Amino acid sequence: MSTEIADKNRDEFDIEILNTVGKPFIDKPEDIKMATRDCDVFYGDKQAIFGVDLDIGKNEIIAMIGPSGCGKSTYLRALNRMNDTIEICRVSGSLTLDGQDIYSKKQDPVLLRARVGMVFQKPNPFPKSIYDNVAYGARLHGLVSNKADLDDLVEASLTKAGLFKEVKDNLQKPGTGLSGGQQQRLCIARTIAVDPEVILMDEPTSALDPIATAIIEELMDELRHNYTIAIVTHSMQQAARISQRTAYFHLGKLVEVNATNDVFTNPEHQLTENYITGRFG
Ligand SMILES: Nc1ncnc2c1ncn2[C@@H]1O[C@H](COP(=O)(O)OP(=O)(O)OP(=O)(O)O)[C@@H](O)[C@H]1O
Repeated sequence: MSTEIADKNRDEFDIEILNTVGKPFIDKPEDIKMATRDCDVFYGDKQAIFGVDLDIGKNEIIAMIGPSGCGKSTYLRALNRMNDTIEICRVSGSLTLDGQDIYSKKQDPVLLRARVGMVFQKPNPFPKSIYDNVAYGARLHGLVSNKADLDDLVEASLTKAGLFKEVKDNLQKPGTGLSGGQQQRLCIARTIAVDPEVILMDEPTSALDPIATAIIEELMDELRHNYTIAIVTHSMQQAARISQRTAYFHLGKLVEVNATNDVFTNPEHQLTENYITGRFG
């Protein structure tokens, strides 16, 4: 980013008073899966997310884009309390799943993460067999009572993740022996196996080659019919290909939320336009 453009943006937009433009809210309450209101996230004294108001719809893929460090991952992790694992991190505001407060004292974070699963940037299979990777969550949560049901669940999850055909004869081999793209699909199968309602994806294809990326993108399009997906991506092309809505973040603020096509062809906020036209970020 040139200093000239940085200064221009600073003059034009007082980030302190920036209000979200576009359509962060969903009209029909019954179409809302998750919602945040006035969501702030702090790391110690440093505020990383400022007052984010956003609805995430059922069966939609919403993409979160923005320059490095703008808080996309921090916001995503707030949605399944992954930030709880960071000691200095504090989340405030209202964050709900099906209208229920996910930060309520009554909410068990482990059970929440089964309902709101997460796929990370780097595929992270456990050092276990392919079978045991997928079976892990089901065993942990006692989802099946016998081996035959577990076998069925493992097969169904691998099938939904588009991996079963490739691994069906090697289920006892280590998950870590698969290719990067296969490992990421294994992680998706592991997430699906506990029957989540929402899948959070934090740059799930950034470590993959274009072919593996295309396979995961196709898979996401299929998964959308059964799950709600929120994805952080650095690739604007990817956001444009796979998502129905796009949220643009800048310096911890949610600047714009609109239908993906509108964000990329007719952005409402100048900051969004600057980003998508490559003027900064
Ligand atoms: N564990 C942490 N401890 C302290 N500060 C953190 C931590 N994680 C993130 N931050 C800070 O919070 C801000 C937002 O970071 P975050 O990783 O959410 O941004 P991002 O938009 O996802 O960035 P990137 O695109 O580079 O992954 C940054 O200033 C970052 O330095």
